[in-house]
Amino acid sequence: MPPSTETAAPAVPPPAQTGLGGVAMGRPHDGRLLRRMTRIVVAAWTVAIAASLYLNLNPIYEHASAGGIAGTAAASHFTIWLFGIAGIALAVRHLHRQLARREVELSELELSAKVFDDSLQGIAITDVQGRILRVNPMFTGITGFAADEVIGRPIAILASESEPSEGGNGMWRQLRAEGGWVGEAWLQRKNGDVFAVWQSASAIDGAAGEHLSYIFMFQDITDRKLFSSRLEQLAHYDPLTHLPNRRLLADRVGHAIQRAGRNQGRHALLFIDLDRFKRINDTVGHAAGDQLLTVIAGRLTECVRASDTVARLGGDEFAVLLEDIHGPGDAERVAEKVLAALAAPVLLEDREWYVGASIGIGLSPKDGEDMASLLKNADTAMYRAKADGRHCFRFFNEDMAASAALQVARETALRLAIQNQAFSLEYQPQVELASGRVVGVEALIRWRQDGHPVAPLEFIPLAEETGLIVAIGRWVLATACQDIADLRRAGHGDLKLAVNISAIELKQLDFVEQVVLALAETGLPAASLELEITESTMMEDITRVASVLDSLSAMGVGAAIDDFGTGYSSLAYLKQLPVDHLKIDRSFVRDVPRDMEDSTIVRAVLTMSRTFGLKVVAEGIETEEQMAFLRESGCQIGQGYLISHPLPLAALTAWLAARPG
Ligand SMILES: Nc1nc2c(ncn2[C@@H]2O[C@H](COP(=O)(O)O[C@H]3[C@@H](O)[C@H](n4cnc5c(=O)[nH]c(N)nc54)O[C@@H]3COP(=O)(O)O)[C@@H](O)[C@H]2O)c(=O)[nH]1
Repeated sequence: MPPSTETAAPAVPPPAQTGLGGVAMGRPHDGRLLRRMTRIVVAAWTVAIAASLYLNLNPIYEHASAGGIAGTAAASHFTIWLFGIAGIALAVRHLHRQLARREVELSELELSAKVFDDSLQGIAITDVQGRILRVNPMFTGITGFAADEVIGRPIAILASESEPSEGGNGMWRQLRAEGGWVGEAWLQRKNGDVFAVWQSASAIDGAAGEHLSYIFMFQDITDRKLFSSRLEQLAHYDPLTHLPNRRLLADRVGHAIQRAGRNQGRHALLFIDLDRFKRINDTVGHAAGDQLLTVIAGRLTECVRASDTVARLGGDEFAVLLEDIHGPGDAERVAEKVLAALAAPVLLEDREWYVGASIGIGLSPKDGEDMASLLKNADTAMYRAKADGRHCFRFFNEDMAASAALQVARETALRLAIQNQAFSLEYQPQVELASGRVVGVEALIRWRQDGHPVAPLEFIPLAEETGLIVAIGRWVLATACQDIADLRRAGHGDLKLAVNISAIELKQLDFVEQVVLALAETGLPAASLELEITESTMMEDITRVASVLDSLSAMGVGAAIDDFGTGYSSLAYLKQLPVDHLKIDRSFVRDVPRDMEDSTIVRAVLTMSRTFGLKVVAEGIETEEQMAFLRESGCQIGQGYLISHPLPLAALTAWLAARPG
């Protein structure tokens, strides 16, 4: 819209010639045309009568008549009359054509006026100084200004004070130089509301090409603009934290790398994964989890410069793009700042929660020259940070890439192993220390990859990470229940079975159902099955674990706390769970009775367990000394290489058969 500094100028004729607005409608030319036709008819007859009189009075006529040429004179007389009438006919025809042309012109004027009045666009006609001459009804509809409130005032009264327009003085320059301008502008309504328009301005030219006036036509596009900005927001920003999303981050990384190529610049991408977020989410619920993510987003933003990008990749994963850094030291400083910011507690539901984060750092161009490779490498480094104890940061290096590649190959092999049923089970006997009687066996999975055994401690964590543990666990449970049910039927009627269960398996909604199914299909009595759950799994979500174990306990299925002593949890806390056995971790058994401290711990655990009515299983017994110490200290059950290594089913059958009693 025009600036309000336009000065007065000579009056310009109103644009009636354009046929736009304000043109007096009706038939202004009809009377004039009739008068003109009458004048022509009167003139033609006057000429004819005058000619006739002239011929009758003329001496040539008389001479011709006397000379016998009266017939010729009469013919001339007739010819003159004929011409008079023909002249009149021609005049009438000409006037008729004129009338028809006028008719067409008038229809066009009417049409233009109708278009002006009914247009869905606001239209204002101004003089060359920008003073409003006419406006249409839609102008009033959009701006709120009635015609008499704006006529004679500069069109700049519509210009928005708060929103800069694309046009302004530039629009006037172009309009005057080229006779037209099209673009977006922000205008202001009479009530002060600012709105966006798509506007065209064009000049109306006089005969010599000079500008007589200008027409401004505009359309309110505020809703469309709001809609597209909402779409833009949805496409590029995370709806919860309002941080840029993965897509926008990719754009920014792309641009940064492009610029870096030209300027030899360096950038860093920090991949941030919150530690323990899931536990908080599961404990206090998703609404509180969302609140926590919003707090974290705010803290991350405070750790970086305005020119850097903090993005949420999804879930509890964030990324920070640091542009134009001087070297790895800059990234290190930001990572330390982030760790410090995230170490502070977050207050949720009147309780303080600690999250922490694991950070992987990728440097561009060294670790990737596009978003995909830079993010992948930062992600790999983040996993190393997690593996190294969490709440720390690691820079990506090529060794990590090699071990990540190995991990991928392992994962593929693990999937194939499930498909090809390449796992087997071994059973390690558990005996009553006082009597030496075999009370049960623990099922332990085995996997040979290309003929080489892979230790469970190597592939079980990978199976847990990838979720493959669910399928593997189902196979273990079904196979072990079948094997032990068969052994019981073959004469070892008292034999019990212990099966290791991962946290991921316990979280499956149909876990209880799967246990019931395995028992039903194999005929193993519920009371013969015991699930070994590690102390850390129990602590991870004690409410959920309690609910699952309660359901199973109601059917008679037992539970044991595995690796006890490694999770620093209180036995009193764990006793809230329906647990029957406690397995002292073999790291405590290894050095008894020589190590005083371990011996004291083992004795204390045994005393406490008695108080809570729990039976204790000591694992990893390798020597007679250890066995004697445990027996004397009151440990009821033992398991270890001294008694037997884990055995395949056939070997176990033979071992059981060879055992006295
Ligand atoms: N979710 C599942 N986890 C499983 C399953 N099978 C095994 N596992 C987990 O892997 C851990 C390691 O198992 P493994 O390598 O088989 O080791 C077991 C025994 O071989 C070993 N053991 C037994 N006696 C001794 C001993 O005297 N000395 C010694 N150095 N090691 C010994 O201990 C492991 C059994 O430990 P635990 O389960 O704590 O009783 C294993 O710990 C499971 O967590 C599976 O099917 N599902």
